[in-house]
Amino acid sequence: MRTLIRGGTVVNSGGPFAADVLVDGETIAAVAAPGLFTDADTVIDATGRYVLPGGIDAHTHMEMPFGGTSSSDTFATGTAAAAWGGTTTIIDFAVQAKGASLLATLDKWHEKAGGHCAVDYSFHMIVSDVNDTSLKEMESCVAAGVNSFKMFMAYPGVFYATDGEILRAMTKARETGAMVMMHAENGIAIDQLVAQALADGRTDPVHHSLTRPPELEGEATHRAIALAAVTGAPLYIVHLSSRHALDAVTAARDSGQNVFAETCPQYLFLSIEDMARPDFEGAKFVCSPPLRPADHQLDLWRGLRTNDLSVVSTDHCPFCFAGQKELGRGDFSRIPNGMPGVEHRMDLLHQGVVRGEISLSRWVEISATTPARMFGLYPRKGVVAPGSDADLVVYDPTATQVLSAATHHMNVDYSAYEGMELVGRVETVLSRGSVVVADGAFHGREGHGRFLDRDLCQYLR
Ligand SMILES: NC(=O)NCCC(=O)O
Ligand SMILES: [Zn+2]
Ligand SMILES: [Zn+2]
Repeated sequence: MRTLIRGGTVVNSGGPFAADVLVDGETIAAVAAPGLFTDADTVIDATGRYVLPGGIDAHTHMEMPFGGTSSSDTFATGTAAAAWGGTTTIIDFAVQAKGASLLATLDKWHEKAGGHCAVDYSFHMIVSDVNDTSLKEMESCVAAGVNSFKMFMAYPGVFYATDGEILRAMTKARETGAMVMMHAENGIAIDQLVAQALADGRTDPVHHSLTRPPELEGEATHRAIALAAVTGAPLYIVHLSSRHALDAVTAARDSGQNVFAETCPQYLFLSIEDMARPDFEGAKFVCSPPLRPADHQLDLWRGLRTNDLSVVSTDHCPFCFAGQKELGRGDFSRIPNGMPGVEHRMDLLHQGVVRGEISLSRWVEISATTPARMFGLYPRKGVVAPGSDADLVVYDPTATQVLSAATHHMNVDYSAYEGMELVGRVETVLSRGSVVVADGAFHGREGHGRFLDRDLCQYLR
């Protein structure tokens, strides 16, 4: 089965160029001068459109147990929503419970996701119990293609790891070539601020942000970087939200340390003002790290331009307003942490192109190419090139759309971007050569997505 995508502008991280793309089966057979190929079973007209490598969202949480409930997208619904938004690979997190083995955890996540995903997927591992067994098991995880381990400096009593535990895990990561991903917030200090706020009767959602000040993200980021320097381990800071944390990452990178960071669309487009919305609506925006005053956004866009922020992932972790976010009425600390977003990452970042914050090629780089390289998927993913998987997005840069819960495909009863008008729209999506979205309809299949056994980070070779 040969598909020809004709007449478009291919956008890779190296820049845009006019080319036709020939797909044969699951892979890209050729990227050639316009008009060179005429023979194919199907032709997709991409005139006036971009042809992009499928997006890679390196940070999602489908059906994740958290805060006494579970995130509302399953692997089936969440990966279908990802496809709608031009994301053809997700990397989700297997979550080690205290006392559980890493390998049993990995098996459990394979059971949850296997046969259900509409697009390709892989896993990182959350290490919440550092002990001799789990440290040894990190080696087996790496051998099984799961070579990135998330740790938490936040959430004491749940996922939190002490500096000593982090040091031990980083040492193992350095030995195995694995990457430590860090949730960098000072959870011990935050818990005190939360207790004080609740004791004072400050219970509204906005206090979630006020009790997690950016200084405590900056401090934890700096500490994580120091631990990584001492152990020689590479470090990837997840969901970076503030200039305080960005300054620490920038200084480390300027000194030559292998420190990388991602931010998320919510930190680029939303702010603490949203958390202060009346009638408990602010609960919709509760995530950690929290939304910041809007002036941090300019620094984050700058970080994306300078490559101090290398990746944009969503941290998609949806909880319905009804019945889930509402668990925290009268006590913001009980609001499940997380926001929906897997469907809108490519479109939201395209607004950065429209506004002149980032270039067209940088858009592709931060949303597909760098995540592929960072997490050992390149050049299978993240580039429009012969031999790569035919994960392709035909993107109309001039169409407009309005985001809304009434029209999105994520399994959650609100949109964090309700009413936001966007320029640009995903038109057609191919996952390994199969059309999964076209003509405003979903043509994908639960179970089409395959598990991706990943190489080590390709920035460290
Ligand atoms: N970010 C968030 O609030 N929820 C998901 C879990 C995490 O990434 O820390
Ligand atoms: Zn986190
Ligand atoms: Zn997360």
